[in-house]
Amino acid sequence: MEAKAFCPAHITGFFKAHLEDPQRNLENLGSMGAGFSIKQGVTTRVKIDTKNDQQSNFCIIAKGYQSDKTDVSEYVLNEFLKLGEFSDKFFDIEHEILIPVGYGLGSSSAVALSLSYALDQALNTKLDKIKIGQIAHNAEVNCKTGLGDVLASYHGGFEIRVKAGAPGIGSVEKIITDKIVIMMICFSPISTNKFIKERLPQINGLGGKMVNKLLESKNYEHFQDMSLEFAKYVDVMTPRMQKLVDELSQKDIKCGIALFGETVFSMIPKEKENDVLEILQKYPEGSIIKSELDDQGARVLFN
Ligand SMILES: Nc1ncnc2c1ncn2[C@@H]1O[C@H](COP(=O)(O)OP(=O)(O)OP(=O)(O)O)[C@@H](O)[C@H]1O
Ligand SMILES: CC(C)(CO)[C@@H](O)C(=O)[O-]
Repeated sequence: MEAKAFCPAHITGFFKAHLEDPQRNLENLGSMGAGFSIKQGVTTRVKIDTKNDQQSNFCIIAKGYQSDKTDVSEYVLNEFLKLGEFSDKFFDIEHEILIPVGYGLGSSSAVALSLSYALDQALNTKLDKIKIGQIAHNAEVNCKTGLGDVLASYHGGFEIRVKAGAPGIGSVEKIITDKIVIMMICFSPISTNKFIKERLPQINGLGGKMVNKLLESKNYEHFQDMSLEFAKYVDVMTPRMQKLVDELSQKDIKCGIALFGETVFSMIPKEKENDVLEILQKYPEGSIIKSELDDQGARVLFN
């Protein structure tokens, strides 16, 4: 039994955290906000064999970018193990992570959601898509690696998260854009886990207002302006990011900040791609990623 699934990386430009729920249901927690899913992401392959004399019943490896922990994947696997009698099975899990980990590209949610889809397929558990999404969302929220990324990458595209929560509870409105290119530069990681644990309570005013403003304009340039304002408000803007933002703005190029990473992104019409690239290339210490929107969202791959 073998299966493969893909989940796009997701970038949040601003958000409002929802961490209170009287019933303490993880599905009801999450965030409102806005962001977009891109073509690159995580592909997860699951192979299920009979367990022999291995000590553990699973192994998790990453190809491509590496991560320091595997707690998100383990949470997802454990939820599936509760669904049946699988004690004689060995789970061989391989994440192919083609986006850097910890830079605000939602790698942890892409790991969780691609694994959830792949396990459902490989085990033939035939869960509702919403349930598959909820398992991944709960893993993220429980491990404090994200709040709204699973909901967003479940739907794909350029989205406004108008209601917080897991798929089935939270909801998104997609913004239709002309064909755009997304250029990004990743300088250094910021731990979302640390941010959620230590800083979140101080920052909860602006994100909700921005959601309402974006619902009116539905404009990606406006989105980027608000993302910059939000990054300053939550105090993640480094001098290096500010310098780049200023340089882009001198050339009339809009950009935003990926939360949470020292990562600047620019959503632009194709004609401006080379102008942006020229500026980004002045920063050889950063990794440049070129992408486009992924409109489909997470999915099983059948090849
Ligand atoms: N199987 C896994 N693969 C990758 N990361 C994992 C995995 N399981 C847990 N993680 C945790 O997720 C962390 C990365 O999450 P973090 O939220 O900091 O960055 P991100 O998901 O890339 O971006 P974002 O800031 O958008 O959430 C890793 O440092 C690691 O601790
Ligand atoms: C908290 C967060 C910014 C981390 O990527 C994201 O999960 C979100 O928008 O909720």
